[in-house]
Amino acid sequence: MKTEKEKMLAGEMYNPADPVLVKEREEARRKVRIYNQTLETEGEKRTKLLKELLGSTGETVVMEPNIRFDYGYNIHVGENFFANFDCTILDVCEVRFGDNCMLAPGVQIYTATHPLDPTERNSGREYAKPITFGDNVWIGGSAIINPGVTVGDNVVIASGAVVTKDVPDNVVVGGNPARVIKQIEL
Ligand SMILES: CC(=O)SCCNC(=O)CCNC(=O)[C@H](O)C(C)(C)COP(=O)(O)OP(=O)(O)OC[C@H]1O[C@@H](n2cnc3c(N)ncnc32)[C@H](O)[C@@H]1OP(=O)(O)O
Repeated sequence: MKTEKEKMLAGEMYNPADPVLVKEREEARRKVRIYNQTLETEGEKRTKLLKELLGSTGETVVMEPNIRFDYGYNIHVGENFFANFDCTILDVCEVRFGDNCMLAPGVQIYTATHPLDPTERNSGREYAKPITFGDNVWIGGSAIINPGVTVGDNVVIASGAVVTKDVPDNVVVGGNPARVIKQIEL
């Protein structure tokens, strides 16, 4: 029989009150708190802590505090990753970034979701859907990326966008719900 963690990672309904998962979220919060208390002069310490927290990184990974994650280990970032202040990643399922991705302040990436049916939702069980970004993606300030979205290469997500559907390569998307604003000619 699958554990609650295995169900969670597979995108199936699972119980977030499972003791293993509660402990892992506590551990992530502890590490995130320590990270958020680092000084602006402690670049090396920040890199070391991020490499411990995240599932995988390239050599260069910079995130301005404050950061917020659920587990951390479900986040995989490619080479040359930068996130500006106050980004939140609810990594109940995997969140993958390619190389050269950049997040503006206040970006929110949510793999987590809940049943629409209130009886099911009130049971406390929930589920999540993975989110994937290609290479060379720039996400503008306060954009929200919804569960299950796949974003292509060379994409710009405008500030304040709510991305509810997959985004193809080489486009700027914006608005709520996000739509293609323009093509990027390469
Ligand atoms: C690490 C860091 O990133 S820190 C920096 C933080 N900065 C930001 O987050 C800024 C993000 N920038 C944006 O959102 C910009 O608007 C961009 C990059 C998406 C687009 O810029 P441009 O290519 O110059 O687009 P331009 O201003 O010509 O607008 C094109 C169309 O998109 C619309 N548009 C532009 N921005 C947005 C937006 N955020 N949401 C919705 N629509 C938008 C414009 O109104 C315009 O519409 P129209 O053709 O009907 O007139």
